[in-house]
Amino acid sequence: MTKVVTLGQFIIERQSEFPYAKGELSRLLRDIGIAAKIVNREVNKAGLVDILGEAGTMNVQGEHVKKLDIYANEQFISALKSGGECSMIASEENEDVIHVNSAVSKNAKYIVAMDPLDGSSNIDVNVPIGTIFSIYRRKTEKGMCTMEDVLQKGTEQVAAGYIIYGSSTMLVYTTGHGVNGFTLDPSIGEFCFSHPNMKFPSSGKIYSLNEGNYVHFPEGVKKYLKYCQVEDDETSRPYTSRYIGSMVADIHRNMIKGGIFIYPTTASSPKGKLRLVYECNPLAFIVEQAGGRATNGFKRILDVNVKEIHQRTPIFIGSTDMVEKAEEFMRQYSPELEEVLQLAEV
Ligand SMILES: O=P(O)(O)OC[C@H]1O[C@](O)(COP(=O)(O)O)[C@@H](O)[C@@H]1O
Ligand SMILES: [Mg+2]
Ligand SMILES: [Mg+2]
Repeated sequence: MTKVVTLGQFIIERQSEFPYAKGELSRLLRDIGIAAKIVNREVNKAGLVDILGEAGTMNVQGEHVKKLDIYANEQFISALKSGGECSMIASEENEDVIHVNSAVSKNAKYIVAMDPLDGSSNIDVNVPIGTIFSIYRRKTEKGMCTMEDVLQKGTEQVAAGYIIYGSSTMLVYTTGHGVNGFTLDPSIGEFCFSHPNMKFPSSGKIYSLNEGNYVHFPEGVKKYLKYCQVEDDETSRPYTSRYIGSMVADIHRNMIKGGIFIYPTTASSPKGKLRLVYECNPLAFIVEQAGGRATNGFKRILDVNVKEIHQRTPIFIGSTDMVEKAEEFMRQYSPELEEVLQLAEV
């Protein structure tokens, strides 16, 4: 009989990997796991409870917020506040950072940035959605955190992960020592170790991007797309197009099968659509830890300067060979964009 290892047990077993191992990061990951289970419970019965549809408000991104966006945001914030290991939270759904000033938390060592519900356009249609989180160690010693604590480069992350609410619910995370996946066993209510040491295949046959934006893509992306669609047995092209429209789900699939996910700049999103701090940096950390690659078409995502919490960036992420190929096309056909992106960081 295979030994069941729960997320909690695994975290404790691996605690010595953390540079400052005193249990704080373990407890923080535990708190995130608890909130994920609560959100999963509502997602699984979404049609039966009043959690589908729009909440009637707009968020700082100018998007119509879904009821489940708000529910997930509240659950993660309350778990992080009551857990005592987090002193500041940045969330997609909150314009400003949240200072956790409770007696137990105000000197807590960790900052959490999160996308409480990823793939909001898929909530009402029963298509996989997710949660993304990124963890930093605070730079300021004590007392109230400052923006300096949350505006750290992706290279400074001490941990990152995502939860995917799909046919099964999984939590996948890294602390900079490889990537491991856990599947929720509803019968015991535990995330159980199921995907050890996940590796991103260095090449693949899947490309994922919203081709509906084709006319607004940079020339480099248009050319790369044509490259993917040309017949060539030697490189097993044409590749297959797969696009779920939930970043977590598209990247999770590609991590298992090999592939590339691209969300470039477009006319409506000249700096890209996806957010650096709580979408691109955590997924880039995970993908790099699994042996993949993540850039903005020119530069490593994790090296991009962070100026504000809702900063956007284009992203090319996945199998190393495919991302490098796409970068070749960007340098050849859209070189002007490199400077535009560099200026956006200044
Ligand atoms: O509908 P589009 O423009 O293809 O965008 C889809 C992308 O937007 C997102 O839904 C943005 O994330 P949120 O749902 O958290 O706002 C990504 O998950 C997804 O990859
Ligand atoms: Mg998102
Ligand atoms: Mg979201």
